[in-house]
Amino acid sequence: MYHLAKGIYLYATSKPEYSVILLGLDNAGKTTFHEQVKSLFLPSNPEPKLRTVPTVGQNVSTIPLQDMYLKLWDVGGQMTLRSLWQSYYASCHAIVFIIDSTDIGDGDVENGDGRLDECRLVLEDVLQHSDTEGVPLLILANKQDREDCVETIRIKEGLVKKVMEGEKGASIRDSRVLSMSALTGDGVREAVDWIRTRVQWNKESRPPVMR
Ligand SMILES: Nc1nc2c(ncn2[C@@H]2O[C@H](COP(=O)(O)OP(=O)(O)OP(=O)(O)O)[C@@H](O)[C@H]2O)c(=O)[nH]1
Ligand SMILES: [Mg+2]
Repeated sequence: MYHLAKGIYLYATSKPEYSVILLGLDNAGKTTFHEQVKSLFLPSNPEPKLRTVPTVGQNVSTIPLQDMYLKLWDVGGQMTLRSLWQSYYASCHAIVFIIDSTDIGDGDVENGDGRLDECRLVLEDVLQHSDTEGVPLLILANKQDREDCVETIRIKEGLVKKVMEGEKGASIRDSRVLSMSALTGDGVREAVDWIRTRVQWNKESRPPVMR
């Protein structure tokens, strides 16, 4: 009887937890985005710490939403740290790939200025890994508050579409490109909304952990 009651209690009080990994080149804005999500969704609404330092290791937080927990993994994007990313792939439910829209030339892979080629290669590498197959992918065109940014539509057409439709973007997955300014917070709520719905849609393939 005790076990039954405990089971019912746990069922009634637990929520699914989905893991989300934040990827992208160093300086893209992953930690700034993470800070804004915490500020918006943690019950204590902490002030976002917008003076970030390059991440070495990881920042982790559990964000309580109405019907789920999102566990965010904010990892370092420096070249030497990227080999660590793959250890998160098998257990993540969504990937957020953040792009610095001011550091990718004109946004078209045909031209490959700035860090665009580096960004393309890194994104292709993520998509090609067998452990990321079918995982929903949200691409955030960040730093849209800056005058020198490339427009989101250009990033979508010139980079993302070409990667997804190229031979290295092969597997079928849910994906979306959204505009953001992690610094001002514009687009952060929309990003979380997208993740929330997509991890639920994909839960047969990648079931959540109950907490
Ligand atoms: N103007 C502007 N600056 C931003 C924005 N997002 C981040 N930054 C700035 O970009 C720099 C890098 O931001 P981080 O969030 O630390 O970048 P990161 O992706 O976590 O970098 P790593 O930890 O090294 O991988 C900081 O100076 C941020 O203030 C944005 O939306 N607009
Ligand atoms: Mg960081």
